[in-house]
Amino acid sequence: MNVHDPRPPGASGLTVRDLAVNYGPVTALRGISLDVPRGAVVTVLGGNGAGKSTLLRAISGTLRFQRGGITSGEVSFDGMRLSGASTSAVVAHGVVQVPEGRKVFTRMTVEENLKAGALGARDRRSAAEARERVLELFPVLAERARQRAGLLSGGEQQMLAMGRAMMACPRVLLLDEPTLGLAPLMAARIADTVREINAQGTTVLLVEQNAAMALSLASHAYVLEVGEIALSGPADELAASDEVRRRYLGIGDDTEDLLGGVTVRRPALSRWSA
Ligand SMILES: Nc1ncnc2c1ncn2[C@@H]1O[C@H](COP(=O)(O)OP(=O)(O)OP(=O)(O)O)[C@@H](O)[C@H]1O
Repeated sequence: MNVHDPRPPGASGLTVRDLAVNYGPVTALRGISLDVPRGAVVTVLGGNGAGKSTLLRAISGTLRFQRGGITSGEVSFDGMRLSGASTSAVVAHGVVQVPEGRKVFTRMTVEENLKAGALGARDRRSAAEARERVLELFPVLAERARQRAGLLSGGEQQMLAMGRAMMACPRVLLLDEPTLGLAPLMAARIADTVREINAQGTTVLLVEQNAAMALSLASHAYVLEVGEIALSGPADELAASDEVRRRYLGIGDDTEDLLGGVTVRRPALSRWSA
């Protein structure tokens, strides 16, 4: 495995080239290049503050809401330049983000949240078709249609946030830590839904701290460390790599040290303590 610059083949899809992002004087990303080929699930892994959300904001055109900006480089989708475009123009090109922390409209009902996601729909018929597809993906949203979104569980809110994004019929779905804070069973359900969404033809860029789950979903992975890409490669190769398993999956670091004659078994590193 070449862990430094193996980009997945194919130029169509989402491409990021030599991207740098600042928040005022703070540089959050530098020299980021990555590819999300059409039809793929690609994951970006990294610990707190590595720059994962910043990358998604740069792609979705939402950096300006956080007083951030692209200082160099470019983002494009199927050859069309997205960097510099407004958030609504990016959505109109089919690139839609589900933000970290769900961010559903808590005082509105489930149904109203979904309607808000369809505001850019071509016409009523395509909005109705999108709604039908979303309710097939997330039957619980049909059961809770009239409930206020703030009363849903964390997992259900995540489903609503994803469902709302799917109402815009995205060609690329940007997912920011969809399993954060969820119990393992719910996280597994979300992972299954991501698989299903992708099987139905939507390209997915998945940002995660749950490296094991993300590597099982993705064909290609990038690891961000302090704003730069530290590793990248096919997801199965990264998952099998000793370095990645030890540093990012917390597996395989059970070596024994002799300290003053006492054998100490070091615990496995926590997932992102590298
Ligand atoms: N609105 C902001 N203003 C200033 N600095 C920011 C802002 N948002 C993020 N940063 C900084 O940019 C860097 C990258 O943050 P970012 O949120 O993208 O990381 P992350 O990998 O998504 O982390 P987490 O998993 O904690 O969300 C961090 O140093 C962070 O402090």
